[in-house]
Amino acid sequence: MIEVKNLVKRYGNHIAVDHLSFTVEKGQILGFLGPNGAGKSTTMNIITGYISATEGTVTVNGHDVYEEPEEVKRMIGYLPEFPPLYPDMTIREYLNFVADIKKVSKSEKKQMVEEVMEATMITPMANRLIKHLSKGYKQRVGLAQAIMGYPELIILDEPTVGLDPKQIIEIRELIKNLSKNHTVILSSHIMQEVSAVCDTIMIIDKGKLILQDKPENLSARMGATGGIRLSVKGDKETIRNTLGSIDRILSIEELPAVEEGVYEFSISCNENEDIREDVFYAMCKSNTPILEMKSIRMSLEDIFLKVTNNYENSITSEENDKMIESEMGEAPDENSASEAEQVNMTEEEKSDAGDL
Ligand SMILES: Nc1ncnc2c1ncn2[C@@H]1O[C@H](COP(=O)(O)OP(=O)(O)OP(=O)(O)O)[C@@H](O)[C@H]1O
Repeated sequence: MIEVKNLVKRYGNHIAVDHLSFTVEKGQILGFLGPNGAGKSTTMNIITGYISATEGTVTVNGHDVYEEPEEVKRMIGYLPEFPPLYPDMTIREYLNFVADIKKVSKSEKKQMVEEVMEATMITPMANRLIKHLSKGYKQRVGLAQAIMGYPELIILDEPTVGLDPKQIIEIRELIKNLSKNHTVILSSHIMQEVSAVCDTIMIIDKGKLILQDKPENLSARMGATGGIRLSVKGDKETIRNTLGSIDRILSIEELPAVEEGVYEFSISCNENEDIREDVFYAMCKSNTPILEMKSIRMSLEDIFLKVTNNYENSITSEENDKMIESEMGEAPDENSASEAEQVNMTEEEKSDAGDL
């Protein structure tokens, strides 16, 4: 559906997108993950035709973004990081306006506005002024304008930034539902977010593609951490001595015991080394049965930090000077007050709010 080839965006000497190539298949939810300044918004802005690339091509369903911009824009619904909302319009007025801009036919418009509001769960607030909505509801209106006209491809730039945890869960559910009928690309710098929502994750850093895979494969692809967790029955000293005799073990940490006579250990070895069989046979020999043993795998968060740090370590100091400070994790916005806390409502709005 989307093919991005050798995309480059330069701002003066600074390279924001660095020879990026990837494809997105129809019906996929692709998570575009990277620290602040990685080049996510720039790439999305290029795909949507909002800004031009310095080099490279982007095609959507075979149509080139630059050669056939109208055709491509018709296929894309875009929720930018800061959705362009009109605060003095009600939700219904605004969505009617968006439908007109997107050239939704008169015969379809009324029903589509209602459907889109249903899909984003904003129908009860339809007659409320946008300026009186909480951040979470504004984001839903942004999502509603993106899906208006039912474009094949929906692009969402940091769709949950500034939302409280409840709103985040709701927006994620909405996004998952979108994939039933749309291809979705969403950007985030939160690993948990993309792994919860997306079926493919693409990690970029300093404008370069670092890794692309399914969330469940990423962990396996990066290998185990080189550690196992072990639960063994027997004499503690015997177990410790036996573990100590295994060559490839680097460290042994005793964990709090959960059962009388059963001891838990966290054992580390070199990355990508599998010591499970060595441990198994050693424990058999010492007559201290293993009750449980499992590899400690990297979390997606660990993988993200690992791949972006590795890349960071490989760049030159000159490039490093140009680096943007990475800031992982973002606190919810204070602005995310509940609807009940909204003030200055019109009578009609108050009645709408009461329906919730
Ligand atoms: N108009 C511009 N002029 C100069 N530099 C820019 C411009 N827009 C973006 N950049 C730079 O390009 C790089 C990529 O920015 P971009 O906004 O695409 O990153 P991002 O991954 O979306 O980050 P964030 O998560 O903070 O939104 C950054 O170093 C940024 O400072």
